[in-house]
Amino acid sequence: MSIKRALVSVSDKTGIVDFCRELSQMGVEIISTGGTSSLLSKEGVPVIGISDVTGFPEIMDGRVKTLHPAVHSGLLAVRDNEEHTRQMEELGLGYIDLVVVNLYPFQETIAKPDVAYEDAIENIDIGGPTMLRSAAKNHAFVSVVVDASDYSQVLEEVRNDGDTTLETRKRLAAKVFRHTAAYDALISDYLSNVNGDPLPERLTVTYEKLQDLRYGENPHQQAAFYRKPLAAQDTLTTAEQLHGKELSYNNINDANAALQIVKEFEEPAVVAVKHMNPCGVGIGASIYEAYSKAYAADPTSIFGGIVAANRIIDSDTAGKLSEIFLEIVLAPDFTQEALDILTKKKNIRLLKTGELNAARKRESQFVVTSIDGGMIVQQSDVHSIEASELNVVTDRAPSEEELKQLLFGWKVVKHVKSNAIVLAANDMTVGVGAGQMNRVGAAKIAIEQAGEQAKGAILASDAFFPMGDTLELAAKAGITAVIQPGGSIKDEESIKVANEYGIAMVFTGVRHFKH
Ligand SMILES: NC(=O)c1ncn([C@@H]2O[C@H](COP(=O)(O)O)[C@@H](O)[C@H]2O)c1NC=O
Repeated sequence: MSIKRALVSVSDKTGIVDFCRELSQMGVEIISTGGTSSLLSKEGVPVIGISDVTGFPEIMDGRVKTLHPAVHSGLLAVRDNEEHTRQMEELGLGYIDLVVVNLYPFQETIAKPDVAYEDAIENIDIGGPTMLRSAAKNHAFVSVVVDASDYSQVLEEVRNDGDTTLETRKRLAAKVFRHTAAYDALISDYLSNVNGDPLPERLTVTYEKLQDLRYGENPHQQAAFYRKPLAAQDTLTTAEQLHGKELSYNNINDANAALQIVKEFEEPAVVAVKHMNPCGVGIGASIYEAYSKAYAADPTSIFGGIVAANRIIDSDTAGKLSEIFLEIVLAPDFTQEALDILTKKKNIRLLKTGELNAARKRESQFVVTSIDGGMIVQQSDVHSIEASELNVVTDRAPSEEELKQLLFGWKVVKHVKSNAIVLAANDMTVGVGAGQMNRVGAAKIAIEQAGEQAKGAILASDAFFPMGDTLELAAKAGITAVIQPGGSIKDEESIKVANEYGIAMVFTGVRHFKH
């Protein structure tokens, strides 16, 4: 077989003129629709209008142009089926051997901040996917191209053999069904959200591959990195790597965790993460001060860690960052001097996120956790609390300084694996107890890590105290103020201990479990 007739109808016209010109020079007849056909004619590529094939005008603003038996029989006819060929002849229909179609830009349309519903609907392509599907189904005979990056391979094969190979057609067909499935997933997601039904009876999600990863959490696990089609601009999926080796699976997980925490803060803040938990968080008047605190919080654990900052890294901060081994530094940007300092280190990875939007933290999105045989979906935990929403439950109310530290600790503990306890003082964490099976165990770890710094520190707990023992331990370590959700049947036990020791305790009424 050889390709004799092609149908070309593309919204994204990148590369289409050169592709069609070469096909035409090889003797392929080009049929095309409105805008595509105008462009090809203008560029001097011989083209037959679709209406000449269908005998029907393009109508309804292009809603109906290729949706015609003359097109679909030409695409779907099984070439070695006598009945099909007889019908083609009887009805005077012609075969179409190659389809080149890319669809109305639905994704680009709904990505616009104030997209009108009507505009979104108008950008749902109907004729395009229909041709793609017909051609892809009949890949035994028909070639189908949905992606401009495949033009060169198709040209090469046609140049060599007059047709693509079956292997290529199979690959192109599979790509088409992935493409149309993703296209429809995006439409259904958009409409479900517009209808206020973000968790419908059938969830169709689509992701595009950013890169293959060398391996997963461990070297024997295969892995890849995917992005949502409409990912926000200040996420790891949109960050630009300025220096260093390729990111690993664990790097991506940790860097994502660091980014989520640092986005909690409006003021200059730095977060150091190890194995998904913050080991040091600091805020300050400058990013240098914030990093100095995040470092001092736990100089042992930060080694080999992931550091995220919410301000541009300057040369002073870069100098201090370069004193130890760090896997990754993420920041909105780096000054040239900072880059000169940090890029001297071969093993550090530098990621530029662009401006971090602290306000975005309030926009909840759905997050997915895989379980064996399925997945669970929930809104992301974007809750944040104001001082006025806190309920003072002890005789003593927190001082202004304690209140500041309590709110700081609460922002951090939200991101620590449960059971989580965070101790904070002077705008930095001084102890983090993460992922323990009992709350008092988490408190013990945090207090032990803080050492002398526990005296005068505040304590934040991601969930209520089931009994008074944690408060007892905190009081003995010199903690002066506590923030926790409240709601235990034994709250009174904790309040009593707090009052005995003059501790100020506030309830948030909100829990921040994280698993
Ligand atoms: N309705 C139809 O019959 C139809 N046939 C092709 N299209 C789309 O029209 C676009 C190309 O249009 P033009 O060649 O006029 O620029 C392509 O994205 C193609 O997928 C159609 N439009 C949408 O449904």
